[in-house]
Amino acid sequence: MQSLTIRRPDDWHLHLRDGVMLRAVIADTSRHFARAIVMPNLVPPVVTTADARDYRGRILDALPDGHSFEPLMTLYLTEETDPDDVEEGKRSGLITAVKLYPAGATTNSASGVRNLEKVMPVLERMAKIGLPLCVHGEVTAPEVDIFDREAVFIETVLDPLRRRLPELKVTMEHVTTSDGVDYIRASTANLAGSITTHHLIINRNAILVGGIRPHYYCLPVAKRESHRLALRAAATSGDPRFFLGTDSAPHVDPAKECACGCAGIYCAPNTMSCLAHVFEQEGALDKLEAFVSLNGPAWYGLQPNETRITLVKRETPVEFPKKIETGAGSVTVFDPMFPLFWDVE
Ligand SMILES: NC(=O)N[C@@H](CC(=O)O)C(=O)O
Ligand SMILES: [Zn+2]
Ligand SMILES: [Zn+2]
Repeated sequence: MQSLTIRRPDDWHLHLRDGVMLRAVIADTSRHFARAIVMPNLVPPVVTTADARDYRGRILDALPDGHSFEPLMTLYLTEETDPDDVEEGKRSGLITAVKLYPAGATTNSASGVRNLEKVMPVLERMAKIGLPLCVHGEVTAPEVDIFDREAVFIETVLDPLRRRLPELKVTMEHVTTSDGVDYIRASTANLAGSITTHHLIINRNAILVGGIRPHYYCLPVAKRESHRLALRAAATSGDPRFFLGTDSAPHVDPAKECACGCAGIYCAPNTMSCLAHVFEQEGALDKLEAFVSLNGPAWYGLQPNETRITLVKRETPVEFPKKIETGAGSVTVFDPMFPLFWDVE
């Protein structure tokens, strides 16, 4: 039997939600992952250091007995964010990054940034104190095609911002295009990117061919095949600027299976199995540890985990539940559309 032992992975982009949903989903991450950057797009969002401290407490309360897991907290950047509060969050060790959502770009982004000029004092402070900015890199202008939103964001928002403030560390989250991969590869400093599990597996056909499939709809939306291949090449290259951010984003089924379904794919339960499959297909199992366990901590200035996990390749497919039950309703688990043989021991 084939097996692979690697340092315990971390998830550098995760939605844990709150309340009954938090309690239902957290174990699917803490079972395999030691740490995760927790997204602040709750309703209302996690805006201040005090909000993040409270939310961290609720996450730790929800953790099953025997699981050790460290939530790395983020602040939701708004046009009212106070640079002093951000600095205090970083100094106290509570805050790992600040998250920029362009207003209207994705789920719960209504309180996001409309005018970047208004948040420049916060960004300047972050550059000074070495606190990374995580960005949902899509423009929202209605005239921009949804499949071009990432490329246009790079050209019209991200690149000008990085030229203006080159000392700011920026994580381009959930990169979905070859434009994003190329932009990161061309950078010389202070830029890295996370890649989700599902964007390595699906292209936009998964959402639209043979019927509309809401469980493959997320933002940024999956792109054409050439982009998926570029993401695979980046993830499996060992390049330290690319690491895993699952963007596991649970929504109850009725909120996705309707006339205006929410964006988000719940991939936490089978992420490690999916990734081992992808890396094996690419002949790059030896690069899996860099992608899931080494590159992320190096970028965020943390030590890699000391403990390890072992992946084993079974003779027969590993079964994952199709849905999980939560106190708020069922949540469909990401279906990679191929059998999974890799399992975490
Ligand atoms: N990725 C998604 O499609 N949805 C995320 C928000 C996000 O990460 O953009 C969510 O919170 O549901
Ligand atoms: Zn996002
Ligand atoms: Zn997300």
